[in-house]
Amino acid sequence: EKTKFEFWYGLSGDLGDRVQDACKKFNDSQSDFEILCTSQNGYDTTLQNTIAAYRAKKQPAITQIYDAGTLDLMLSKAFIPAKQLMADNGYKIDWNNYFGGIANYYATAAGELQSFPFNSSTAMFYYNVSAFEKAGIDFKPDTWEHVEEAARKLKAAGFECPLGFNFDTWPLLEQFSAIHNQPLATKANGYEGLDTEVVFNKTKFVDHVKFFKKMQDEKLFVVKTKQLGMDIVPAFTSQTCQMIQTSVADHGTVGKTLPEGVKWDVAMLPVWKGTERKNSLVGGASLWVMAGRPAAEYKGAAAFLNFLAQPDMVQWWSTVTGYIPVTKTGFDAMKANGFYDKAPYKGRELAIASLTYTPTSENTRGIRLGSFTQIRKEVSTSLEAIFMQNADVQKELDQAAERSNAILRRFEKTYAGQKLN
Ligand SMILES: O=P(O)(O)OC[C@H](O)CO
Repeated sequence: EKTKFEFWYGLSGDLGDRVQDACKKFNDSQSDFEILCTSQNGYDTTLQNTIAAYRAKKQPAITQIYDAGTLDLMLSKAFIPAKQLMADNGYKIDWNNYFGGIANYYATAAGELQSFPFNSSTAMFYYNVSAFEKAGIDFKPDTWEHVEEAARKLKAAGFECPLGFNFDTWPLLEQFSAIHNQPLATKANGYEGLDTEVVFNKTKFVDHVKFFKKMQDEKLFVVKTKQLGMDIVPAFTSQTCQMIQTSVADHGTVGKTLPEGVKWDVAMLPVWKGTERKNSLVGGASLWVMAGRPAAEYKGAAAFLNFLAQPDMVQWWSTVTGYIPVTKTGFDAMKANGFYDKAPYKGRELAIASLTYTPTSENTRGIRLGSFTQIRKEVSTSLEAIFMQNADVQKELDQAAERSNAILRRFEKTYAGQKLN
């Protein structure tokens, strides 16, 4: 009889289907285990459901937790560290095979990986090259000055939504801050202490939001959200909007969905002219093995995680999604195959170039804030007030910062005395 175990994941839509494919591949590859994979329809609900299930002793063996939930999981102690799981189950893993920048995000200060890197990403700037040509734009959207100029030309050429944006803080606030070398919070974005405070209301981010607001007032940048009927990725693939900032993870979906013959490309996120660009942040999610399951399930979990880390699986997963390969052997295999030489895959190498643009620093290592899901919500609520109700930018961001700091203080209290790493 096969040992069954559960895997909960947050991806949905096309990317969710690809997770199901990965599960099927594993189940077909062996006859000892059966992985049961269930989408929780969103990264934030996966985090919530996992924690609730753990309390009720109904947790899955493996769960997919996004970047923003990393510290919550780390401090919960509700998991089995990656290295321990593999050693306990007889697997020899070359931990150095994971890209350093990615692995560090999920490791303790001593470098011990807590979870398994799986779907790593960064944000990219997508643009419709055919529309650029029609509008007579002969430069790349590499700076925000160029993006503004491109937006004006697109508008003049009759395009209704030169740039579509939503209230996702990940590209707008988090990635923007990193590449512009701005802190999001004190104490190295939380890495150096739970007594961290957000500072996004005092950095270049404030002027950046003001710029977005001005562009929105001139109808050059247009809000596109699910609530309003269409989020930014469908807005781009339906050619409603000609520029968006979103995850490289959407690269596969965009390529499949845009009609044939439409030229498109990606660039690194733009910076303001004169900025010394820094590396962007690792996004996406990692796989955590939850504590408290029967030993037999851990054998299956280890087998599955080992299966995913094989170069051919890394290559397959990266190809069909857009996520960057998380291991050096996976990346080398793709390069050797000439994967990145072909359009539109050429653009995907830019994601790696963006992530490794400079060595990481306090402002670019990552974000290590507790309850970061709620903090993101506070910021998006303030962005919604700014862009939908014309609220004052500085005032809204100040209030969002105040509410975020209250969340951080509660988190600090919950984990008082616990070492961060
Ligand atoms: O869309 P993804 O999977 O690349 O994730 C983006 C962010 O990191 C989510 O927090």
